[in-house]
Amino acid sequence: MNMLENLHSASKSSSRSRIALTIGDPAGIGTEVTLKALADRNLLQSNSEFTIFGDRRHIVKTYSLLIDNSNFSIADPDSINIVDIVNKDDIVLGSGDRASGAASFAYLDAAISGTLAGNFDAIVTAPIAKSAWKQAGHHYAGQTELLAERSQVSDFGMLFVGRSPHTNWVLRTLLATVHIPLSEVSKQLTPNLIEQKLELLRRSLLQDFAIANPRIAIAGINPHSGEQGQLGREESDWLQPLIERYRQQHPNVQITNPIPPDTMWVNPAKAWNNCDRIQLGYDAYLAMYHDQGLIPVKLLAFDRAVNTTIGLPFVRTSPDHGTAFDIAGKGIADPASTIAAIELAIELAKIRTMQKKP
Ligand SMILES: NC(=O)C1=CN([C@@H]2O[C@H](COP(=O)(O)OP(=O)(O)OC[C@H]3O[C@@H](n4cnc5c(N)ncnc54)[C@H](O)[C@@H]3O)[C@@H](O)[C@H]2O)C=CC1
Ligand SMILES: NCC(=O)COP(=O)(O)O
Repeated sequence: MNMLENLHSASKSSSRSRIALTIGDPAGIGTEVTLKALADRNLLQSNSEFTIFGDRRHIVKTYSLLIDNSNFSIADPDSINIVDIVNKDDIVLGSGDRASGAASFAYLDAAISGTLAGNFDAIVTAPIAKSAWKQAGHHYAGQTELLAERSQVSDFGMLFVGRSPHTNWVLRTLLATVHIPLSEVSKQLTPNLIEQKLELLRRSLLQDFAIANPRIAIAGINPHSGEQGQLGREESDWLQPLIERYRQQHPNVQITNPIPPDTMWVNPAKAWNNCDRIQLGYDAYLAMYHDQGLIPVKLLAFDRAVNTTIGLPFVRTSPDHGTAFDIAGKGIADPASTIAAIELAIELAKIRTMQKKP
């Protein structure tokens, strides 16, 4: 066993992880999936300490609403630590607004303060609505940017991680650009940005996932990766030269040329679905923009992918879905992605704890 494998096997040891969970937008399904996840047998046996950040009255009300109205087990709020952050205004279930935006911002802000103070090893965030934050006067692209600002880091990234239930293969997708209009994407995709994301990804693969010699697939920007300049020049002007420089600097990393973005996902789909095709999958995929990466992730793994922020001084994970206002309060929200987010947070937190030990 090498040093990294040792670390990962040690991460399965019995040290207790302290996990902060925010309920996200209280008008959405965040409270529901959190209470359902905390009734999951494997999580209950994980020797972790869970603390929910949210409005206690709202959490108890959601529990009462769901207890007779859901096929899933629900954790009783009386049995969970809750940091009670009282909502200032009434919440209307099913539509994010100024009140729900102010509330979800306050929960996350408090969880970050507690984590930066050393009280928690990881934060698992339920989804928020960016539009509701905006209505409440908080101009962040999303939770990721608030987490980064409060942690005083400028290099951070949004990585989606999902383990296939068919083959056990793990799909990891980093987004180079995230919550910006499509018309801004080509302006923000610069050599500096891609170098920064590749470095973040390399470090995360090594430190968080024990992959010392990773294979990374990188998507092109234009259709057919530019078709030799005929459909766009970014690939030939700077992306391909950047990749060649990167190979010289990091001989231990195998990185592809820019793969035409439509076909990039054919092999990961085979690795996801077929045990005989796992070797076709790469350790990670760098997608150039939100939907280039998240359409395939959600097609393959909507019920189990996890959004994790890399580059923070602590672990942060989140389910891959949003607030699902359309089904709030109906008892039908699937907690699988939240369970996966909590499991990944525990695993990553244990690895960090082991790394800090002398
Ligand atoms: N991590 C986060 O904080 C995220 C937040 N969002 C926010 O969520 C809001 C709504 O976004 P949408 O694009 O509508 O995506 P969404 O994921 O909330 O909903 C898309 C569809 O999937 C269904 N769905 C989502 N989660 C489900 C679950 N756990 N179980 C069963 N069905 C589920 C919904 O009912 C809806 O039909 C937006 O304001 C967006 O900003 C979106 C994605 C991630
Ligand atoms: N589409 C992913 C997403 O919206 C995650 O946003 P956040 O975690 O930054 O709030």
